[in-house]
Amino acid sequence: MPTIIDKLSETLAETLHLTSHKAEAEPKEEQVVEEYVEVNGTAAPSPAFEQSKVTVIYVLGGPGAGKGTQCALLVEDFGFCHLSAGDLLRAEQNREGSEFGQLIRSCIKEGQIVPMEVTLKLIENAVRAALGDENRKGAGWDDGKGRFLIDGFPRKMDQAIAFDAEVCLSSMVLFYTTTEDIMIERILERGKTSGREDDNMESIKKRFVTYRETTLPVIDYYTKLNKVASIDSSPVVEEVYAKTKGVVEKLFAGETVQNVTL
Ligand SMILES: Nc1ncnc2c1ncn2[C@@H]1O[C@H](COP(=O)(O)OP(=O)(O)OP(=O)(O)O)[C@@H](O)[C@H]1O
Ligand SMILES: O=c1ccn([C@@H]2O[C@H](COP(=O)(O)O)[C@@H](O)[C@H]2O)c(=O)[nH]1
Repeated sequence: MPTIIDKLSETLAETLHLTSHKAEAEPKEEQVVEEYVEVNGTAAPSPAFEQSKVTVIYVLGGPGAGKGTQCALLVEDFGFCHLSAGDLLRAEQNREGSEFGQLIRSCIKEGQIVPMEVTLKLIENAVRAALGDENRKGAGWDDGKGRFLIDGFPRKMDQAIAFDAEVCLSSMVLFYTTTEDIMIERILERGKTSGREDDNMESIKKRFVTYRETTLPVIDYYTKLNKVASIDSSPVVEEVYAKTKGVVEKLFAGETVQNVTL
């Protein structure tokens, strides 16, 4: 019997023009499979994209920590496709006819997490579109391969487990850390021109609560999986980027990913 989530996913598939296309099964990390079974009570499916072809790096950190800024630099050096979950949600919010527009707007303003089915499908669609884009060429994009920075996601455990199991097993997490005072200062400065409805003190406070209560457990989870590079993002952009670049170079050089604090 189909669950509510199945029905919602079906609706989403139509709404977001998603066609189901699952890749051949490939070995997945045992922990991911175990977590999936525990949460869903069903066997983990095959992910839509194989980790051997598609490199996924999650980019996490508090609001305004500097994730997007570092992603833009990584795109230039490594040819990543940068997918910001927040940007995808804002685009969906503004898409004419979207049935999720109101829900997304209110979640963003309140600093809440949009139900994961919505975000997961938006990201999966964007990954599929990038992989099918013939104009994307260069290192890491031949022969059905691709490399992605998923910025600001997963922010909640259900997203982490579902994305790793159903979409693509992530390779590592870039985790940017700094103080709340610095994050507030950066967001308020950005808010002068960003036009974002959540770049104000009231929303910031709510975003911090969600970050502490809901997103930090995701970092703990990936730390247990030994996949997290924690980088202090307090210094100037160039200094933060030098560390970031070093970590990503190691990943592409085939070095085993391990927790590291820089
Ligand atoms: N290392 C840095 N030093 C000073 N300012 C920075 C630094 N990194 C980013 N900024 C500035 O801080 C603001 C927030 O940065 P950015 O948008 O990259 O953060 P973010 O983590 O992606 O934020 P959010 O999660 O809210 O989308 C931007 O205006 C950016 O220019
Ligand atoms: O996976 C996600 C990512 C983001 N959101 C919502 O969007 C805002 C803004 O995100 P930024 O990364 O800061 O652009 C965030 O506060 C959430 O409300 C989400 O629901 N799920």
